[in-house]
Amino acid sequence: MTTPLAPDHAAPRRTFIEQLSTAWATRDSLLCVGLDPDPARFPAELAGRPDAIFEFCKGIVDATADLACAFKPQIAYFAAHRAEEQLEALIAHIHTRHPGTPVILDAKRGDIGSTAEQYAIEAFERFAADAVTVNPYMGRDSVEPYLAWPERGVILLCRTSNAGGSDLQFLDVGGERLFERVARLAAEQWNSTGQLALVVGATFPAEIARVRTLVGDMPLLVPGIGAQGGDIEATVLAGQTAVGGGLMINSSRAILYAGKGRASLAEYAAAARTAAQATRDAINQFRQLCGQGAPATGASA
Ligand SMILES: O=C(O)c1cc(=O)[nH]c(=O)n1[C@@H]1O[C@H](COP(=O)(O)O)[C@@H](O)[C@H]1O
Repeated sequence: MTTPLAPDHAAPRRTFIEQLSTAWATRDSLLCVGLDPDPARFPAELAGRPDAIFEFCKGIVDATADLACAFKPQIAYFAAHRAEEQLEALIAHIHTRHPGTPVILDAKRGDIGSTAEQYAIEAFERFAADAVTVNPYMGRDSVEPYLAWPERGVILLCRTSNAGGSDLQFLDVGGERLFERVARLAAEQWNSTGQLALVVGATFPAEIARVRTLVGDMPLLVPGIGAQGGDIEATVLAGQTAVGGGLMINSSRAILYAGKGRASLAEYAAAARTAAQATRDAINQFRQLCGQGAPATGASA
C-alpha cells in the first residue's frame, strides 16, 4: 500500500463537472463503479492481509477504469474496518494511475455549518475526493461550506433508491413532494457555483423523469441498478439529457463481486471488467435506442 499524497486544495484543477464531462465522452460511458468493499466477500487469496481492502479495490479499479465515468467509494465500508488510510491510498492511486476519472466520496454528510466545514475538509483535503454526497435535510447553511471548494462536486440526496425513502421524500410540502422541493431548491437557488448534482434512485424511473424536468441538465447520480434491481432501460430513458448524457449510473456489488466463488483477485478483476463492460454497453444501447444521437461530448452533457 502506498502512502497517500498530500492534499492538493491549493493546486489548480479541473472542476468535477469538467472532469465528468470529459470522462463521459472519452470513455463513452455513463457507468459509475461503486467501491463498497466487504472483506467477507473477497477472494480467498486476500484472507488475512492487512491491506486487503486497498488491494481488492485497486484490482477492481485498474480492471474497470477505462469503462467508468467515475468511481464512488462508500466511506462506511472503509471506516467500519478502520481502513480510512486504505481509502486515502486508494483515491491517491486513482488520481495517479487513472487521472481524469473523478472520485465521488459517498459519505452522505449533513450537519450544521461549523461541522460541515470539517466534513468538507475531510472529503476534499484528507481524501482528495472530487465530489461528495451530502444529505440536504438540514438546509442551505449545511450545504454552503462545501461550496467554498468551487472545483469540487456536491451531490445532494433527492429521491433515494430505497423503499423507505418514500416515508419522508414523498411528503407533501405545500403542493409538491419533498424530493421535488429539494430538486427545485438545488436547481433554482442553491447552485450559484454550478457545483451541484442530485442523487435519484434507479428503482424509481418516474421520479428520475420528474427530477430531470425540474433541474435541466444538472448531473444525476443514479444508484440502484444491479443488486437493487433497477431497470437500466427505464433509467436511461427517464434520466438522460437531450444529448444522451447527464447521468452517473452506479453499480457496486454486481460489479465488485461478479467473480464470486473464484479464488484469486485476478479472476475477480476479470469478472468485474466483464460485468462493467456489459453494464456500460447496456446503458449505451438504450441511449442509442432513444434516437438522441451520439454520446455526450461536452459540459452540457
Ligand atoms: O448516495 C448513494 O450513492 C446512494 C443513494 C441511494 O439512494 N441509494 C444507494 O444505494 N446509494 C449507494 O449506492 C450504492 C449501491 O450499491 P449496489 O446496490 O451494490 O449497487 C451503495 O454504496 C449505496 O450506499
